[in-house]
Amino acid sequence: MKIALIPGDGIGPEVTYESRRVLNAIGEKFGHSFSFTEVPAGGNAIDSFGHPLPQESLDECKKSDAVLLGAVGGPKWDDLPGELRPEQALLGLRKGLGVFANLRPAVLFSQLKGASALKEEIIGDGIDILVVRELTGGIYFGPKTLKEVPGGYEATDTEVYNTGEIKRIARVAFNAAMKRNKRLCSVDKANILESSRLWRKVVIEVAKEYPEVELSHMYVDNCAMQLIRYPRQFDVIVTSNMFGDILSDEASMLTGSLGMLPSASLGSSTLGLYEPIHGTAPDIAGQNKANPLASILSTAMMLRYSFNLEKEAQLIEDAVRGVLEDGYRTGDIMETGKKLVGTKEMGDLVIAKLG
Ligand SMILES: NC(=O)c1ccc[n+]([C@@H]2O[C@H](COP(=O)([O-])OP(=O)(O)OC[C@H]3O[C@@H](n4cnc5c(N)ncnc54)[C@H](O)[C@@H]3O)[C@@H](O)[C@H]2O)c1
Ligand SMILES: CC(C)[C@H](C(=O)O)[C@@H](O)C(=O)O
Ligand SMILES: [Mg+2]
Repeated sequence: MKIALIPGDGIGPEVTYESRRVLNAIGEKFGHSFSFTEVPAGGNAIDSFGHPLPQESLDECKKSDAVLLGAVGGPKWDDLPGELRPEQALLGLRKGLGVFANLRPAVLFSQLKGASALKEEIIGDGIDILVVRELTGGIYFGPKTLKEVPGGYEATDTEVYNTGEIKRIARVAFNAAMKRNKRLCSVDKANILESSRLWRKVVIEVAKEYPEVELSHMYVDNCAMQLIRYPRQFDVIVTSNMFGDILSDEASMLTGSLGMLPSASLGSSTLGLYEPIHGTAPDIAGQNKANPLASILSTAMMLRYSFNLEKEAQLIEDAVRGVLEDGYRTGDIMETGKKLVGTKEMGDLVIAKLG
């Protein structure tokens, strides 16, 4: 199995290093051979090649069975023009690989109840929400303008969705709901946005194919509030690119930390892009402080969705649970009485738990 590895910038290389070790350990244990090709993308690619996503990098990813990405970006490249920023690498990859469905599971490990931003009585017996974020459309990819006007400049970004794009992401979400608790909440801003009104109409249409799924609709501002007030009401959330970006960062804090949330970006083939939802964390980069669990849990998603290795995926998730059960924590999920470890040590502990 051929994996394109994009370490990226900031803490990206630190967390993907641990993930690669975890995959190698799984490979050894089960007799799978994972080969890794390091691919430059992001700020480091700008420095070396003058472009955030050199064509060769995209080609190498397309030739692979899966892509594992750390994170890209950082203050060093913040003043570059939009199309040359490191983040463009991500957009280029997502679009180039056609991975339109981004699964972001916000699952609270019971061992981390105390690290959640919510009170115990709100958490109840746990949080398990799947955010299905549309990833290759919407305002991220719609036409943009920047022009001089009297008194300064005027800039626009455009939210664009068509029926086909909404249908295919809705189906991913309904199918996911069918395998879970059969409840789907579609989040939009249909009281204001024309694109959201189309979104809602199409989702209602697709719902006819899934009579067993209970469909609800919620405005995004209310959803941001409901995630904190009563998160257990949610099973699967489906939403646009921009709303999904924001709501998933919010949902991560219910699980203890942004450093805990993995993601899988899928399209119509088994080639997927796997990455933590967090960024390059410039404030802690290079200090062995980053939580590698979001990246490690992304490898479990890779095994599940691209390689159909469910047992191996579960072993990784169980190993993470086991390490948390033993009381080990990186700084972002640290609580009194627990044992503080760094990125590398956390990687070692997970590998040891794999047995
Ligand atoms: N997928 C990606 O590549 C991606 C995602 C988000 C942001 N970014 C980029 O990352 C840069 C920094 O962005 P930001 O600061 O807004 O978001 P960020 O996610 O990098 O960090 C936000 C906060 O969360 C903390 N954090 C994030 N991941 C952590 C981890 N694994 N362990 C412990 N703490 C962690 C950081 O220390 C920081 O305090 C920007 O250039 C941004 O564009 C990239
Ligand atoms: C860095 C940025 C392009 C990216 C996004 O907005 O999709 C990030 O925030 C994410 O959540 O993966
Ligand atoms: Mg984000």
